[in-house]
Amino acid sequence: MTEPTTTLDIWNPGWPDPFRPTVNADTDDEYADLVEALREVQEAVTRSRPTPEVAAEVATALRTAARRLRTFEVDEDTQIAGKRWEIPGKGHALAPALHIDTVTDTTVTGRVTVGRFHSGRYAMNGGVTPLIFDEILARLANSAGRPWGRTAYLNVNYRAPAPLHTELTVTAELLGQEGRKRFLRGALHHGDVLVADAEGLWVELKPEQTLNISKDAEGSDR
Ligand SMILES: CCCCCCCCCCCCCC(=O)SCCNC(=O)CCNC(=O)[C@H](O)C(C)(C)COP(=O)(O)OP(=O)(O)OC[C@H]1O[C@@H](n2cnc3c(N)ncnc32)[C@H](O)[C@@H]1OP(=O)(O)O
Repeated sequence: MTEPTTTLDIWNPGWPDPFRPTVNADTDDEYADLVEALREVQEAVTRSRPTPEVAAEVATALRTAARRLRTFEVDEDTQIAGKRWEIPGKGHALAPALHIDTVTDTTVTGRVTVGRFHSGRYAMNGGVTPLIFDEILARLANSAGRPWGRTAYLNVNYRAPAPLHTELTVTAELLGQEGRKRFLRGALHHGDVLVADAEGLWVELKPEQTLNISKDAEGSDR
């Protein structure tokens, strides 16, 4: 049976601004703690070489936790993960937790630290860098009352290995807008060393490009 299609109104002014008023929010609740615990598990699994017995024991414990949470499963519009703008990492454990420090209408600065879970080999994995840039640049592109736009391209230059367990600074800047096109640039620094930079294009969605989520569309919900 075909499930009804949910249409998210991209122009809904009730959606939260992806930055304000959440800079440096001191959020410490149970859900945020759950995601933090998940990050700890990701790091611990990556760093360990357990015996088969311990691996099996931990796998059982993790599956028990997953079963417990499945009792509370909701659809993607209703889930919390990825929507907690005010906490580093937005309540999602995929990307490194990005701490936002300053925001203007056209610039953002922040900090990020990665561990071995996000390591390539003794340095940040090359796939993780675009995750960081996409988060900060997309949030800036879609903030300050600008209607929602999607990433059209994101070009990343890797200038130096990004060290692990070390605070890196991230900056983002809206360079300009031409019609529906917003051009942004980002940089990742370790101290004075430029580790990576990126430039990207976000294209403002047309009214007919409202995000249609067909719940039974292939791959849409799993
Ligand atoms: C509570 C909080 C809720 C949070 C939920 C968040 C949901 C948020 C949901 C929303 C956020 C979701 C965020 C994500 O999903 S981001 C996920 C990754 N991105 C995508 O999935 C985007 C996929 N692509 C598209 O949807 C379309 O291609 C877009 C919309 C980007 C443009 O297709 P559209 O048909 O509209 O545009 P157009 O063809 O008329 O072109 C317009 C202009 O742009 C220029 N151009 C286009 N592409 C490129 C390119 N690659 N290089 C250079 N230029 C390019 C083009 O030449 C033209 O320029 P000009 O000729 O006018 O000068």
